[in-house]
Amino acid sequence: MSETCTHDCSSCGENCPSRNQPQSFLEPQNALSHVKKVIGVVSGKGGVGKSLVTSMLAATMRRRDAETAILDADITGPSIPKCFGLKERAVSDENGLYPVLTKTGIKVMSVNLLLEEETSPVVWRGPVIAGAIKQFWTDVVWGEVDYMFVDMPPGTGDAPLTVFQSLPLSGILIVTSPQELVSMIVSKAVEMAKMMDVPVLGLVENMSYVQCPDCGKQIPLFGESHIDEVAAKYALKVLGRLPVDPQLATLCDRGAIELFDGAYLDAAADLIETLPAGDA
Ligand SMILES: Nc1ncnc2c1ncn2[C@@H]1O[C@H](COP(=O)(O)OP(=O)(O)OP(=O)(O)O)[C@@H](O)[C@H]1O
Repeated sequence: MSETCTHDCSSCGENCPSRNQPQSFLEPQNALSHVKKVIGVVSGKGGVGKSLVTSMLAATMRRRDAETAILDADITGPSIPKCFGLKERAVSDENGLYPVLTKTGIKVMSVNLLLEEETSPVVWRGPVIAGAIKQFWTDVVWGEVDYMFVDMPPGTGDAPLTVFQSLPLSGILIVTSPQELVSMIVSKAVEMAKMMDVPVLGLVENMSYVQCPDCGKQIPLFGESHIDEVAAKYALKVLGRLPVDPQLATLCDRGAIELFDGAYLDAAADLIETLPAGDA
């Protein structure tokens, strides 16, 4: 016998559809957007290079001629516009808010593209931050996008939860660095992704080593990496290792990250290409 949900869980029966079907919090995208794959880039804490990896991944997909976008969900610490040297403000019309294009044509939306002064702090409470993240998905006219990378807020709090619940993530990449408590950080991210039913695509280790400019030897600046053991423990792939490279920091500072040299993230890009397109 079918029953109508009264939304009073204390009185309704076992067969109530709300009890049988988990509630979806997915938000609809803008009517003028067609985003095929959404990849979250997460880290356990700030400063490990999550934004750098997000920017380099997007640049890698763009070099492969894909329509690429970055949704900067790190509302209180937005660094994406700076890495790409974006200075202009985003504009809007009756259809919604338009992303700003980088030099090679990556579409970017970030809170820093909306502030009058990019140095102004964003002092917002959790629900306002969550609202901004959702609006970057629902109100932005993304158009045709093959790959959208979401620079996730660090950790497992309210803001990353909003991304997991509201956006149709195809998978997440976990960025770590050797000086962190890698096992614990990966374990938390893996558990969170499992709870939210989102696949973990693999790990990227940033600041893995320094390469000697004379002999090419790789020196583990922060001690021996444990990324392979951790990856094996959670049956994950290591999809990239980035050196500490002053050139990368300089490119970020100059807003020219699209010019980076090297194929550090090709394995991650290859895997992302094989993901099925979502029904977003
Ligand atoms: N492999 C690297 N080599 C040189 N500089 C790096 C490297 N990785 C990151 N950096 C520099 O470290 C700083 C922090 O990086 P980034 O902003 O990507 O970190 P994050 O994890 O996104 O931090 P937050 O969450 O606080 O924004 C930046 O100035 C960046 O240029």
